[in-house]
Amino acid sequence: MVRIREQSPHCTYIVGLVILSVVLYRDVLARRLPRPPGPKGLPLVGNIFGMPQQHPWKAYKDWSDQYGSDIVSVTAFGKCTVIVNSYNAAQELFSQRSTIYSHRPEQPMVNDLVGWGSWAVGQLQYGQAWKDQRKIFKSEIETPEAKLHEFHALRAARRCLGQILDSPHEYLTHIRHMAGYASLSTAYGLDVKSHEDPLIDVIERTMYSMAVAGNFGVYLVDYIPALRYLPTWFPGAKFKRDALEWSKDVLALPRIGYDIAKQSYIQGTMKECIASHVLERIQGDEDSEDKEVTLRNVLGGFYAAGTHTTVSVILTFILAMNLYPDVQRKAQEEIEVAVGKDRLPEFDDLTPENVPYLHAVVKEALRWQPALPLAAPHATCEDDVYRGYAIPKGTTVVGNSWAMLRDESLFGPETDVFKPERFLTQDRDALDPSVPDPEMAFGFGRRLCAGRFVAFASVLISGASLLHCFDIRKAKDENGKEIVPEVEYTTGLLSFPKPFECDFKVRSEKMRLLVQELSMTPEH
Ligand code: HEM
Repeated sequence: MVRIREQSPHCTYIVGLVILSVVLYRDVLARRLPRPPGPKGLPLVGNIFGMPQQHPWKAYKDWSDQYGSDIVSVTAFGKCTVIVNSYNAAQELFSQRSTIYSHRPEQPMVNDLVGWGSWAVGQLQYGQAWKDQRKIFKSEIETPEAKLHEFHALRAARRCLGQILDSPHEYLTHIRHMAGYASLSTAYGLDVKSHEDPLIDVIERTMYSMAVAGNFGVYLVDYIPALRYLPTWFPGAKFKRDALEWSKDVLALPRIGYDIAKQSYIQGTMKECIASHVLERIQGDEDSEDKEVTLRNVLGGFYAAGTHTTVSVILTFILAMNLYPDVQRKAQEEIEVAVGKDRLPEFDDLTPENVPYLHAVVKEALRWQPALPLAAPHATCEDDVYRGYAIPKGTTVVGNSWAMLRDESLFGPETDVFKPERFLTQDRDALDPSVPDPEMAFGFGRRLCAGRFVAFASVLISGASLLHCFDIRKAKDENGKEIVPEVEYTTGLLSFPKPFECDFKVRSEKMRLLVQELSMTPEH
């Protein structure tokens, strides 16, 4: 690497000149060069009326095919959005040029008016506050060695088994509760007892505001930021009144769980969790108050980013088991060999060496129907030129994970079919290292999901526990005919399978007893 200080002044001028020329060259080019291809827009408003409203990831992939380019672009009110449809381009932009592509787009509605941008790591701009938060995620959950979350995920999965045994038709509620419980206990050490807990209630309300206000491009104020200054009483300013209402919960969210947790820390009753680890570490630090604010925001973000995403993937897992009974049977056989018939699965049973097929099933659930088909939008912080196209500063850059996860050159043929075998070697007894991980389901570059190991572990243990105890079968209608669920997903930032009926039949008397005993153990 050139260390400028050790060079002669002459050399320093040359290096400076070269850097300046590169910057100017980029700047000039960025203004002259064409944008990536895309549908033609109208003067001034651009493509605002031609934007796909439903499952836009499919239309973006179609545009990519139509224009023969893996990157395409649209504009609205002069703002450019680039959509990246291939993993290769995603790597080059989000990873190799991460200093330019790690920001978030300005979204005045969700970030400023509703308030998510003031504390939630996923919405923060790339900068010191973001780095401080990611540092905590890194030390606590972002390495494959971090195991804290496994304890909480296991308890959540086991509690869910009892609930499904009691009321199988309410499985959707139970899965939501399981994910919420795992998040709250991993983050704060909290033990949420019922679906109706008031904490869950506040959180669910805030998640609603994220789903509505965070849906990029829906609000005019996201295109014309000056509209944020309209008074709330102004005709047509309903968005401001909604934002004001939602912001009360959003701004309170990081404090609510934290205050309860801090109390239990002071009383010495806090369970081991991220909060207990970090509070222990920062006691006595001069800047411990600032560090507590960072911790508070991390914990709030943990629930916000980690709960509904995990629910979506577990529901996809259940849907796939329902539709592909052969896959289910193979996974059950494999789990039974690893665990035996007399107990429930533990994490130690579920290594990739012991249960490669199950690992392949979880990877396939992440790939087949990604929970965030367009990941989360990034933004550029300076002008750039890529493959001869200008990508100006402030461009929103969207990675089309859905398209990449269906790329047959990466994942083999029939990518619209649920086929875990694609991740296995030819003799089917190990994961194939030459097939990429479906990592794009977790986003890109420096903003890659902080909870990817937690998420994988949660789906693995809950999937293994469900399959070990239950047969997941098609429900029957009043004439006894099997109901085949449609593969239909909601649209929006986060995509869920549309509710489908499903039957959970306990696999043996032994399993029933095991699950019942478990529900009676106070620890669970
Ligand atoms: C299977 C479940 C999950 C999926 C599919 C998922 C997916 C994603 C995606 C696509 C992003 C956006 C990345 C980008 O901007 O390029 C993201 C961000 C994030 N995820 Fe996850 N996630 C899951 C679970 C979790 C969990 C359990 C946590 C718990 C800590 C978590 C924490 C985060 C955080 C903090 C961010 C923001 C990262 C940043 O902006 O720097 N996620 N996730």
